[in-house]
Amino acid sequence: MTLDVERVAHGGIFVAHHEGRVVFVADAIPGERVVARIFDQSKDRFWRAETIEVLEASPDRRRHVWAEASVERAPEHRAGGAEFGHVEITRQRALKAEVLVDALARFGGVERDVVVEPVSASLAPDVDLDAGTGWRTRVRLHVAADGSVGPYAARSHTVVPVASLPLAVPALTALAPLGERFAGARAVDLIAPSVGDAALVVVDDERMPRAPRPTIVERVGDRDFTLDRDGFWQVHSGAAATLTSAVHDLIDAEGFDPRAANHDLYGGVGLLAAAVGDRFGDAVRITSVESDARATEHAGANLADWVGARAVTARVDRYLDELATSAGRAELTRLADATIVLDPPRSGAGRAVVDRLAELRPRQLVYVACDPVALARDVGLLRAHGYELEALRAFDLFPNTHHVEAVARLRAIV
Ligand SMILES: C[S@@+](CC[C@H](N)C(=O)[O-])C[C@H]1O[C@@H](n2cnc3c(N)ncnc32)[C@H](O)[C@@H]1O
Repeated sequence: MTLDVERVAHGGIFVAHHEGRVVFVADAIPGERVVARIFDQSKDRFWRAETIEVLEASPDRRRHVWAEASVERAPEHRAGGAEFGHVEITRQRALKAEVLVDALARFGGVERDVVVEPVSASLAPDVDLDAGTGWRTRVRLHVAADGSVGPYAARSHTVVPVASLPLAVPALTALAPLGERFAGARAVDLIAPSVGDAALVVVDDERMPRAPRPTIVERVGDRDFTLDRDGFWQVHSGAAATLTSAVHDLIDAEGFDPRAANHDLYGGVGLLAAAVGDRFGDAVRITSVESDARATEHAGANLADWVGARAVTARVDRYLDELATSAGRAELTRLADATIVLDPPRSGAGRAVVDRLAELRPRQLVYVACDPVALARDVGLLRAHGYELEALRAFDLFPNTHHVEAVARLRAIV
């Protein structure tokens, strides 16, 4: 069917209408007229479609940065993971800003403009800023039944053979075994830490114990972080430094008390706790809370510079429950004076964590979010508890994809 594409929606897709029904269409740009193929009619309220041909192109359409993901290919053979690669980079950022603004209004009840900022060239020297390529330090290639490797096609688990990985950093494009066969394996992981050589890891069966687990080092500014090679780390080569400086920038220094019960929730190996420590000095008291025991172990060592830093293995919801029931009066006061950084997974912190946090009433929250809707929902919940969204920045940590990272500061007002 022919569709007139109206606006961007959450998830890297675009809104059009057909005979009064919403159609979410991929690989388009608002303002375009496209021929699309419906691939999902299972819902009454909306259908899902993929662009087959562009009849009237947006001035912001460009040749896709990844030939194998281009609209010229049949949708089932288009590589996934670069769903904005056909859009000029400044328009990509504008689309991401629209999604964030819209989510904040609809789910957070907040009217606010936001600019999605590119990662500074000085923090990611290998990145081509216009193309948005050369930034991915982690790539997973999947293995097909015949042993060939590649990304999954968009919206499916079909492995697509590719000749290049333009989003990856040069060390990974050099290492990628794109024409090789890995019969019997599940996946091939490519990892390029900022210190030392890139690694290729054949993933056989994740249920098998993999001891001893190799570690790597990531450097941010002049600080080193040790972590498991397969542990969580920010994917864009400039992301860790960008988020460190955003946390420095967004914490309100006047409201920061180094002796309060400051926290880095969902702390990983301590990146953002270290950002707080570096900003406010040796005397900072901060606790990193992380559910993965190996990551916590590394966080403990990575934060050893600060005598007041601790790393705890716990689920954040349970940790806060325990704190709310066991903290004495002095500790509750230190919590009320605290700055709490939180960087939850894509699903966000959620109601249980937000309710507990609001009860403990820390003075300021710095919320790092990789999903605009989850952030907006949590902002809405926090506003209902008397927190105000005071400051917000957003960063293009995933160029050529629809993903965007936001950092928000909220303050307890009543
Ligand atoms: C987005 S990462 C952030 C890590 C860290 N801030 C960084 O930038 O490197 C989220 C982290 O939360 C952890 N996590 C996920 N669910 C959790 C939970 N319920 N409680 C505690 N940690 C959790 C994950 O293991 C992961 O390390």
